[in-house]
Amino acid sequence: MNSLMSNTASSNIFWHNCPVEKADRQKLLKQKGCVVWITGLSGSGKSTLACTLGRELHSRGKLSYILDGDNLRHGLTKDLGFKAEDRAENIRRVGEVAKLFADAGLICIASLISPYRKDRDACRALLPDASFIEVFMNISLEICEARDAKGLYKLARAGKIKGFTGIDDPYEPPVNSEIEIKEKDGICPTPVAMAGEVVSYLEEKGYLHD
Ligand SMILES: Nc1ncnc2c1ncn2[C@@H]1O[C@H](COP(=O)(O)OS(=O)(=O)O)[C@@H](OP(=O)(O)O)[C@H]1O
Ligand SMILES: Nc1ncnc2c1ncn2[C@@H]1O[C@H](COP(=O)(O)OP(=O)(O)O)[C@@H](O)[C@H]1O
Repeated sequence: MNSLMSNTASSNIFWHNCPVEKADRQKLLKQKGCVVWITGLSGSGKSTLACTLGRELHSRGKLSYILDGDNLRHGLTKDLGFKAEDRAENIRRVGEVAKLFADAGLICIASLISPYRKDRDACRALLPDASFIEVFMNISLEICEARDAKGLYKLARAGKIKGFTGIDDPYEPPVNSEIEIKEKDGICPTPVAMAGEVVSYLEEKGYLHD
């Protein structure tokens, strides 16, 4: 049955149901669709965790897909900059795409700074049950800045990039993340250890089985 949709900018649009549903796809893939949302400062290790986790899941025969903020800004979100409303629209769009991947039955790994709590919580609200798993990269600005893999902190400190997260733009840490990756005495867990923590969580919550 098709139903009339409301609450969008367009009117007279209908939702079409299809006979193959999420549960059928999950059975086929022998896993449960979910979103692993990795948030943290630039240089905190989001992409490193996303890639290591993706590889680990692949080696276990689990289908995942990475949505990386930096990469998506070359296409899906290339019209957006870094002011608060652009970041909000960036997170909204990626949240909607992540929701589709989860509905397809995949383990969708989203890796974006996503500095605003409200924007991340709006993505959480898009997902059913507890299938939005927030991973907070709680790595100090000092470590991120010392890494400065892309030289962006240096440019931000020199005033050549304005509104850089952590320097002259805010980052609101999660208050209730499902997973927190923390440094200990200035030492970060290895990429494999970080990915292991997420895999254990997914295993424990039943996402790696149908
Ligand atoms: N002003 C400013 N602030 C923060 N980051 C900046 C900025 N300008 C460019 N970059 C580069 O953009 C990457 C972050 O993109 P995101 O889409 O993840 O950002 S956000 O979630 O919309 O805040 C970020 O990548 P990561 O280092 O992987 O986080 C930077 O390479
Ligand atoms: N757990 C880690 N231990 C040591 N170095 C790391 C770790 N995670 C990331 N790095 C290094 O830090 C830099 C930034 O990592 P990256 O994954 O690109 O961060 P982000 O995506 O958050 O900007 C890279 O040079 C990466 O090799």
